[in-house]
Amino acid sequence: MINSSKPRKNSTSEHKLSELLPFIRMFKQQWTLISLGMLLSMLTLTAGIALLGLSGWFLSATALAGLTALGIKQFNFYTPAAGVRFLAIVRTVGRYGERLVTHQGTLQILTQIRIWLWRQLQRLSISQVSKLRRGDVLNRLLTDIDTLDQLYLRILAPLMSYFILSLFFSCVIGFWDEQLAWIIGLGLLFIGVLLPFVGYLSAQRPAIAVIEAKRQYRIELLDLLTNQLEITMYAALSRYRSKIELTEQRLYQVQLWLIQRNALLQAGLILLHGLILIVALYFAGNGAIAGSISGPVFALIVFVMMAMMELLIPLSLSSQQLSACVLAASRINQLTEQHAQFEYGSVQEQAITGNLNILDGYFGYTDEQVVLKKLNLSILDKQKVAFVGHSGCGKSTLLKLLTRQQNLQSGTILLDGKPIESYSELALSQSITYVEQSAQIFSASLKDNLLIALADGEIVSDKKLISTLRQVGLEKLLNDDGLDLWIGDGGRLLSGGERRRISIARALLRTAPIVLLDEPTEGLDLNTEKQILELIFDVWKDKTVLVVTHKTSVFPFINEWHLMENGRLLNLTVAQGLNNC
Ligand SMILES: Nc1ncnc2c1ncn2[C@@H]1O[C@H](COP(=O)(O)OP(=O)(O)OP(=O)(O)O)[C@@H](O)[C@H]1O
Repeated sequence: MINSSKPRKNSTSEHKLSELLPFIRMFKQQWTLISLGMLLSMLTLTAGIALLGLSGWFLSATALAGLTALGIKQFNFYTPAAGVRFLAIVRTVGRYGERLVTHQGTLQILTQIRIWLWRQLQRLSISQVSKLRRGDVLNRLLTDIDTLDQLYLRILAPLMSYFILSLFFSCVIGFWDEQLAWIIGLGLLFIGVLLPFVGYLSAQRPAIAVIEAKRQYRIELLDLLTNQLEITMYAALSRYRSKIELTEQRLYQVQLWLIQRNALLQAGLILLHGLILIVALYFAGNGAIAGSISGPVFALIVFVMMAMMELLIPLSLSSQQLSACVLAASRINQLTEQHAQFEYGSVQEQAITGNLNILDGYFGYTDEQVVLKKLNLSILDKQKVAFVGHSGCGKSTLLKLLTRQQNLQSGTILLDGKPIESYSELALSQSITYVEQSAQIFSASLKDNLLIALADGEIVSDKKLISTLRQVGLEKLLNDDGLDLWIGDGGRLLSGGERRRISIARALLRTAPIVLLDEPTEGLDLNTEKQILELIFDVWKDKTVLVVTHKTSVFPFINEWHLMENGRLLNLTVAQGLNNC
């Protein structure tokens, strides 16, 4: 019955390499920068390896030439020396260019992933998003996406460079000795295949533990910062601090675990590489004895083999990053694979009248917790309707259904005679104004906090904004910086009553034919409450107004009372309505 789409479980066993595919596909859009980066990276590495190889050859050749007087005269020192200088310059310039290009490409990919994830989040309903913890969304948008930058920079690019360069250098060696080229080529291929695999498996648990510990740390820290007042009031600061310290220790331990695994992997790698080097030395030595390889070429091959380590060390680190990337990708995929709980319709025009009907409405947050059962309601245009009932009976839920923050599980809601599902998101928002129980204040100027209520492209003069603020009794906020006053985080703090009046001022700026008010005068003193009620019911005399309330002060303005009880609505007389407030 309940249609919430559950995210898949976050178990380690479910994290597969295939999680990375959607992100690898995104690289296509930056293929120019990525290909250029790869080319530059290979050029730099080739220059580095060739530099060492040529230096080895040069030193040996010079030493051999020095053995005879004729040799020293005939030996050409200039070309190899110029080659060494040239390769050193290529290596430096190439590294600079590669960093510039690959980082530019990676940053663009990350931006692309963030925009894509943001769009995916927008598809989800408010209730789906509100199930995610704030710290968790932040983690996915920041840390997880940042982790994915390793995928190209530290995994795919070095791995591809390694295979291409191994092939290239094996071919170069094959020029002198085919058998040796096969041995070296196969040895390097073996390491190239084995290393990412072993690295991935060996680091899987610690890398995932590091990400989880970081995630936990961020969530706990954010909880501490945002709920500091309550935590201090209840003298729970030391408890919270020790909890965070424990998480910190855990983070330290798992980071150590990961580093130890990496050290082991690198030791194994150096050992394996050394073994291949010894085998290569043996065969190259045989070649030198047989005369197929000259002494300097022997030195060149040994130096090239040693320089291949330059490719392997970053690869060992990156192979361990693979698990972190897979986990980050799977956490992002968990979000993006969630089906939107519902779609909006195609009706683009806002409702003209404020007629509302609910037929046999049924809704529960879970199968066990049914809030509305067979609810029927018919409200005519321009009526002023109050909903009363004990706390938790479902009054706010009814307003959430009318604004499609939730969807009925069965039954129909008609707005202006059309099913509410048929309206587009914009048309629905232009048809209904909703003042929720807790007013949200953005970290922005007073003006921006009011303008949020307007549709895109709608314009309201500053004069109108100022007069609206005056109407709700907030003129004193205009004293210092006028409409530019910064409110919310880092700005002027507002009292509960002021926040509520800001949300009413926003609602007054709107033209929608229906207004939903959830406890609109909560936190206001009797005088202000009276003034606000007189104001809003005067301004909205031609609109349909639905008020959820516990207050008798709304009595003079209401012409229909409904009591919510056991998931149903009962029509009340005025006297009964007052008794139930
Ligand atoms: N997002 C949610 N998920 C699960 N249960 C919820 C959710 N929102 C509300 N509830 C539960 O649904 C029931 C109805 O809540 P609702 O907020 O509609 O009550 P209310 O009548 O407006 O209460 P009050 O007068 O205290 O504001 C409550 O038991 C509440 O705990």
